[in-house]
Amino acid sequence: MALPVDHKANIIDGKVIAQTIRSEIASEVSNLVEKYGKAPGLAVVIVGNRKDSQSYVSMKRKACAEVGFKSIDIDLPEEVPEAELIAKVHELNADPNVHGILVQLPLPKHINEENVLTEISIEKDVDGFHPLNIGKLAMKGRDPLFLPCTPKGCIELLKRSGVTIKGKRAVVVGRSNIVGLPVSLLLLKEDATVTVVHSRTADPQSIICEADIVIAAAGQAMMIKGSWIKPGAAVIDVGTNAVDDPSRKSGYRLVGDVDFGEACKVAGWITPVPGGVGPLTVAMLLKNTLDGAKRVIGQ
Ligand SMILES: Nc1nc2c(c(=O)[nH]1)N[C@@H](CN(C=O)c1ccc(C(=O)N[C@@H](CCC(=O)O)C(=O)O)cc1)CN2
Repeated sequence: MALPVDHKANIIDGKVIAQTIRSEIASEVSNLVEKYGKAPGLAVVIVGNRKDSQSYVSMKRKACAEVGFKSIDIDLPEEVPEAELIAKVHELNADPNVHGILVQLPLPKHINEENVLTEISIEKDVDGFHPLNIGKLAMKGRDPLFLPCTPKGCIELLKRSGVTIKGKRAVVVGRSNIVGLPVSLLLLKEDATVTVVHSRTADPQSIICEADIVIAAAGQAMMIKGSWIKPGAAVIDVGTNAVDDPSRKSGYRLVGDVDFGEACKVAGWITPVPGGVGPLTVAMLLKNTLDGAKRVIGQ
């Protein structure tokens, strides 16, 4: 497909889409409260003082307040033993005011993440990381109770931007448990033809350049060049990489896995970083919690 020389991709504004979703959730919450006198409750658990995790957790707690959820804040010290964290998860599993449990990742090195995530009740696994939920995602004809937030956000961005997924060629770059793997399974469920490219793939460019939909989740700043993108493709950039920028007060700025400036001249749709997928991660967490609460409240 030949593009006009002044072609510019449609920028998918994640902030605006997330805000629309948050308003939809807020209005459902106020209906729930009016009808049953009960609001959804989300337990937000953080271990240690990682700056990035603290900032994500504070976004999540603020978002809860904004839509009318009760957030149950659990802050544990870096050195908390794994058994103590698991005991806390069991306590939250048993609490009827808690409809969703989120344990912020990554956890400190001495804690085995899988041991903790497996202990979250699947009915409250609003992050969708429980092996049973992921297993159902991988099975044809089975639906997990919850989908992982970032992958679900990628699909939501495509759908709300009018991008057709069914029958399209999708290439996912990266195979992490949080994004690459689950988003490839979700795209399959949406009837795309899916290829996963990863660090051991020879010549990723030759595969990416055939994609109608690219989901970039490799964690490598600007690795995907404009010349790798098929004209008119939809590009969802999940990368959040800090690069040095002495012109900024912070000394850095965030960039995606895609060279945005170049890709804009070729793609049909593209998400910016920041302001693309990130805000959807939080919006999808709220949506999962609302769905979990609706299964329980009023029954
Ligand atoms: N338990 C979980 N842990 C982690 C998850 C997750 O889904 N569940 N995902 C990531 C981090 N994350 C949420 O936890 C997250 C990442 C980024 C954003 C976001 O809105 N980013 C902004 C930029 C923010 C900035 O300026 O620093 C954007 O892209 O516009 C929200 C949530 C790992 N851990």
